[in-house]
Amino acid sequence: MIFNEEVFRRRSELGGSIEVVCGSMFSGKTEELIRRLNRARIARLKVEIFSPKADTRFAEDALISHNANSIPSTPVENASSILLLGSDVHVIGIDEAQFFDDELPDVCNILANKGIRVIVAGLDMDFKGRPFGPMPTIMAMAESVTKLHAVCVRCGNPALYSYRLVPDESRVLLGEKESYEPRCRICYHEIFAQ
Ligand SMILES: Nc1ncnc2c1ncn2[C@@H]1O[C@H](COP(=O)(O)OP(=O)(O)O)[C@@H](O)[C@H]1O
Ligand SMILES: Cc1cn([C@H]2C[C@H](O)[C@@H](COP(=O)(O)O)O2)c(=O)[nH]c1=O
Ligand SMILES: [Zn+2]
Repeated sequence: MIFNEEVFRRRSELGGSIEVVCGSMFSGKTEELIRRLNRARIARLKVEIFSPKADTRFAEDALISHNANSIPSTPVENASSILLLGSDVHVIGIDEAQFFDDELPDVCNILANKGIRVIVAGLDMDFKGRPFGPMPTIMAMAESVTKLHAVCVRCGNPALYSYRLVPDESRVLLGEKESYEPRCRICYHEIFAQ
């Protein structure tokens, strides 16, 4: 087969994929997303990064990890905006995906089917341990799912839950260490607590 430009174009059209990076708060999702996107940039690929406008904890125009690593990002109102803004790139990163609407899985699929590598980072579970927003659907559709763990602040074991420290029952409550701590299964359920 002659490996000409047309073949190359068709191969990249068919080469899209969905990767998910999930886990509890402080598990390193944003750092891992930044690492993958930086490598894509080093490979001279065109990269765009999106986050939900609702998440305004840090800067509006950057993803910033708990460890102060950062990368510029575009805040968007809803998932379909990603389709409009991200069609002409090789790699798309999406952070805090749990806050997006139910269109996000379809948006990821459309982009991946166009040949784009889509990397989605987000909380797999809310503070009650329930699957969070569009995350479980995207995980089911993805080529690869990486589940990260924080360190349980109570015992040092791998933590999969984000334990909420404040008495607020609403699902969405932005915050950090003042409001949440990562805990393992035993410490989350306080199984050995008196
Ligand atoms: N209990 C903890 N377990 C693991 N990392 C922690 C913990 N507390 C603070 N950190 C810091 O959080 C960083 C991960 O931050 P980040 O990538 O923003 O996580 P996430 O996006 O999953 O919330 C770690 O590299 C570490 O410096
Ligand atoms: C568990 C849980 C978390 N949140 C919020 C708290 C933070 O603002 C983000 C998660 O950020 P991170 O990058 O993963 O550390 O989500 C929430 O609103 N509801 C929850 O149940
Ligand atoms: Zn523990």
